[in-house]
Amino acid sequence: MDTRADSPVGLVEPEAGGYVESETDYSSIRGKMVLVSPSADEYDLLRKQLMERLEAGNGEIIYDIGLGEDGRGLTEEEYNASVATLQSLVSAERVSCVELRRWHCGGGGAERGLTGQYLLRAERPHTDFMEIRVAVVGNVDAGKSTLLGVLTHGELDNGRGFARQRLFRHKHEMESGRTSSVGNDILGFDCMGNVVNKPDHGTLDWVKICEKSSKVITFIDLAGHERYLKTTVFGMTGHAPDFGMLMIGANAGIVGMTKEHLGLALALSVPVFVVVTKIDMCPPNVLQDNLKLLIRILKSSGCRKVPVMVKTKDDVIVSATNFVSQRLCPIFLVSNVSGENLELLTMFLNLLKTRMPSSDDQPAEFQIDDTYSVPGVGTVVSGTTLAGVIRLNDTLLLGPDPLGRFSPITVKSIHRKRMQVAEVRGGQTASFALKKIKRSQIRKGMVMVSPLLEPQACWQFEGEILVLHHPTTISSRYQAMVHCGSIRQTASILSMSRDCLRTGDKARVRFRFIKHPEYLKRGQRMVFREGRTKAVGNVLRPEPAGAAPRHKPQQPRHKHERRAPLPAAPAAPAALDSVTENDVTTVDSPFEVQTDKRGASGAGGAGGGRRGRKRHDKPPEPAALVAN
Ligand SMILES: Nc1nc2c(ncn2[C@@H]2O[C@H](COP(=O)(O)OP(=O)(O)OP(=O)(O)O)[C@@H](O)[C@H]2O)c(=O)[nH]1
Repeated sequence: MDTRADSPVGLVEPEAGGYVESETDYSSIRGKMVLVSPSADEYDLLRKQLMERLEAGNGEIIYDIGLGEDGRGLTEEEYNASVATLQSLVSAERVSCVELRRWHCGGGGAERGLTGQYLLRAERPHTDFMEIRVAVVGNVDAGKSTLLGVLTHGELDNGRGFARQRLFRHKHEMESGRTSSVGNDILGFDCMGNVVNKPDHGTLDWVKICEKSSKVITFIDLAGHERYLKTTVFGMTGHAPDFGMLMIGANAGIVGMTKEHLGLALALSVPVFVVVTKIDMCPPNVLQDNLKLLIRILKSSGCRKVPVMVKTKDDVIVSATNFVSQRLCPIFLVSNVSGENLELLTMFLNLLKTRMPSSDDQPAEFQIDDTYSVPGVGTVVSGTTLAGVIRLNDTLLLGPDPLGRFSPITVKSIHRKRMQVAEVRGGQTASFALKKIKRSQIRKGMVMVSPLLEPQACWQFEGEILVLHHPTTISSRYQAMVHCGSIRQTASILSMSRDCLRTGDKARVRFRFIKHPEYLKRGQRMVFREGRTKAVGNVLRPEPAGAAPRHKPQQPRHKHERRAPLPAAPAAPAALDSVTENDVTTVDSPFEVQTDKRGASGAGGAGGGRRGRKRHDKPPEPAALVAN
């Protein structure tokens, strides 16, 4: 029996916790044991409901069998009959059906009680696959590159950097053993959930992987060292990850950038799961102490997570099906050397689902996170399709250029994970070869959008921010880096709803970019940071180019010029002046704000935050998060 048939009439449940509207009335199969021996009408309804759920679930659902009318499960005979019906339903639809687990739910007496869960995955044409992006973060030496090497190449590590060698992209990375750039690695699963990565003499053929895959996990391997934090923040904002995988070395525990990375994922509302590596070499008492601290941090008021230790396949299924809720935080304990528990992590990855809603009917939007000049091809841009469908030979508007203009551009060819395709849709990353444009005319942070959107660039925008940490006080004219999608540009504060901001303060703030106008949208998440100063928030109101200054501000040539006052900023609108703290909608930040004694003592004063501080003189204090 399909327990999801309990969904309200006219609604279909694609996944735990969410319903989509349906025109069909499923009340006749609701709560009944129809899977055991359905009539012809019931069979048709079941098939229709299944297809609707699959469509709503992006081609994949977990199907429950056996809770029965009374929630007491099924006899073995009933259960087998139900599975046979399910298999007959899917076989006609090119959908694969894999048993995830079956168990006795108890309470049904000796002969009742069998229930089970099945993964149903629609087969896709070989040029199409579901795409999930996982940002891999964690302190240096946590084993990030090693784990990715082991997962994607299927060969264990030797504990001395063997597995990570294949992933390094630069000579200096090989020499230092440190990741410095944003790297991508892929792990493909076929429709039965088997890993399809088959390295050939140590190298992976991405096209072959994608052709064989129904689902491809793209790992965005981000640098662990503090020096590369800017790159890590860009990876988290610009590459639109569905999930964050926070890596922690079992013996080192929560050190260095761990809390910073966790806080970043939380600030950007990216659900996080934790992978503790090196359990093969960690004394049990050290592991226990580190886990205790981890759990305390996750449960703290700054995080408000529900940590779940994943030890069995059942734990994997429960955590994967409830993971979208963002509150759950599965924790895996693995070894890249012995391979312990890696099968649980792989199973979990196979069950992850994209968080981006399907948006085929919306105008196309693509954010550029990198540009290339490819010999024989020309200018190529890579990035993420945020909405709509982009097809070969489509003409989109590319911009904004330094003057805030958007120009028509034609898509010459499209690649997904190095595989040539004819179209890409919302939630998918891609590279486009573009006609008649030089690479120098394009920069990260630009977009390509449908002309229907009539895009406008803005020099200025209003946002609401929560200051997570600042050593003194922030006031007008303070400058820091705005990260928003793939935009990464210094902006200056024009005006605020309060005189000055300290750690923990929320405010409405008007910003102005210092170099060029950008394309922003209401509601986008943003991070505003400079050294140890961190603020998170949302874009409330982009101010389109009409509000731009008549003369484009010159980019300062020297650092001291950047700190000099900007040309007089336009006065804040009256409405903004009258906004009080209470008017500010809560910035839904999971951070626990750090209190800073210097700030509390009132040192610094207006705009004093940046002055007299070296940028990399001292590692920042670990964390915006403080354990309870
Ligand atoms: N014993 C043992 N060693 C491991 C394990 N995982 C990684 N290592 C070793 O730990 C060292 C650091 O691993 P990396 O993968 O380079 O760490 P990273 O987090 O990618 O570091 P950055 O790229 O600098 O951010 C390497 O020498 C690995 O061989 C593990 O599970 N067990």
